[in-house]
Amino acid sequence: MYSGVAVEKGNNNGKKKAGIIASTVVFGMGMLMLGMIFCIRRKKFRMNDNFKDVRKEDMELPIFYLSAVANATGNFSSRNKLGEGGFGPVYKGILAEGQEIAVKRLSKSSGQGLNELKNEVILIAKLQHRNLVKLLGCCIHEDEKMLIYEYMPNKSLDFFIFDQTRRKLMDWSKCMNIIVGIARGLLYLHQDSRLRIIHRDIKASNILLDNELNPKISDFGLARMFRGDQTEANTHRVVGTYGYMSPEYASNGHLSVKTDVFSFGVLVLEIVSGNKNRGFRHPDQNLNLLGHAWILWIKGTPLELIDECLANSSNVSEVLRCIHVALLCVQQRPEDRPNMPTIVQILGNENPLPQPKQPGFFIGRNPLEQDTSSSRNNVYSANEASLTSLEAR
Ligand SMILES: Nc1ncnc2c1ncn2[C@@H]1O[C@H](COP(=O)(O)OP(=O)(O)OP(=O)(O)O)[C@@H](O)[C@H]1O
Repeated sequence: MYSGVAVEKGNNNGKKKAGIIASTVVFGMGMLMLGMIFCIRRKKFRMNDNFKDVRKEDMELPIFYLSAVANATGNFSSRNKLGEGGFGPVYKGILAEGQEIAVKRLSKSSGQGLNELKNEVILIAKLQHRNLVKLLGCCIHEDEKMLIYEYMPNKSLDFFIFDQTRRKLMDWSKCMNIIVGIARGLLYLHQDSRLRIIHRDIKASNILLDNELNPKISDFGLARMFRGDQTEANTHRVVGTYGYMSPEYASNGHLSVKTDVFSFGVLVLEIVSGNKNRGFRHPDQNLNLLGHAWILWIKGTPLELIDECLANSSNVSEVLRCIHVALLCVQQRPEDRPNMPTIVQILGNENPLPQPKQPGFFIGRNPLEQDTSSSRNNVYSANEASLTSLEAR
C-alpha cells in the first residue's frame, strides 16, 4: 500500500517535474542567448576601443591596434623612452582608459627578433605568477611588432643597486624581499608552471620593480621551453649575458635549470655588494666579484662584501645566509649547485649548509668574454653568440 501511493504520487510528481524542467530549459536557453548577445556587444565595444579583431586561437592574448599603442606612447616619442635592450626600445604609454603600459618595440633591423618575440608572447601568455611581469598583449602590424606589458614604475633592479643615490632607497629588508621574490619566480618557471622553462638571461636589468619594489622577472624572449621530464639540453646557440652565464653553458652550450641557478647566485652577490660582477676588479688580485666573495668566505670575513648602504639596516644572519646560498649557486660544477626548490627552502630556514666549492669563472674576466664581446655587447647583453664562434677563437 505504502509503496503504491508512493508510486502514484511519484507519477503526478513526474509530470509536474517534467513541466518544471521544460520551462527551466526554455528559460535557461533564453537567458543564455541574452547573455551571448550581451557578451558580443561588450567584446565589440572593447575591440573598438584598444584591441583589434582577433582569431579564436589568439583570444588568450589581446592584440592591440597600432593606433592605440601609438596614441598611448605619444607616437613613440623619445620623451617616453624607458630604455633599450636587445629587442629595441621600450616606451612608456598610457591607454585611453588611463592604464599605464610599457611597450617593447622590436627594431625593424633586428633579424632574429621576430622569433624571440613570438616565443615570448606564447610563453608569457601561459604564465601567471606574482614575481613575473604581466604581458598585457601584443601588436603586430606589417613591419611593426610590439609587446605590451604592465608598466613597472621603478624600472629595473640595475637602476637601484648600481646607482649610488637610488641605492640608498633600498634597505636590507627590501633586498631580502627581492632575493626571495626572484627565487620564487624562478621556482615557478622551473617547476610549478605548466611548462618547464629555463630563462637563460637572469640579470639585474631583467628584474623589474613594482610600486613597492616587489621583483618581477621579465624578458622571456630567450627562454627555452621544456616539457615533461626533460631537464637538460645542449644548444648550438648560446644566448645570455656575460658575467651571469654559467661556465658549462658559455663554454659547451650545456643548458639546464642550473644555468639559471648560477645567474641567480651572481645576482644575489650583486645585490648584497652593490657591485656588478662584470665590472668588478679586485684591487690586489685578478678576481671578479665571485672570486672576491669566495675568498672573503674562505678567510671568514664574508661580511666585508656587504655594501655600506645596507650595513646599518642589515640583518647579519640573513646577509650571511644569502652570501652562503649565492656561493653554492655559483659553484663550478652544475651538480654541486642546489636547485630552485632547495634554494627557496634554505633561504627561509637556518639549517646547516655545505661549504661552497670554488665558483665558476671567478678569475678576472671570463676568458671567452674578451674575444666575443661586440660593440653591441657594451650596450646590452650578448643576446646571441654562436657556440661555434666561441669555440673557434
Ligand atoms: N614593463 C616595464 N616597465 C618599466 N620599464 C621597463 C619595462 N620593461 C622594460 N623596461 C625598461 O626598459 C629597459 C630595456 O628593457 P629590455 O628588457 O628591452 O632590455 P634589457 O633587459 O635592458 O637588455 P637585454 O635586452 O639585453 O636583455 C629596461 O632596462 C627597463 O628599465
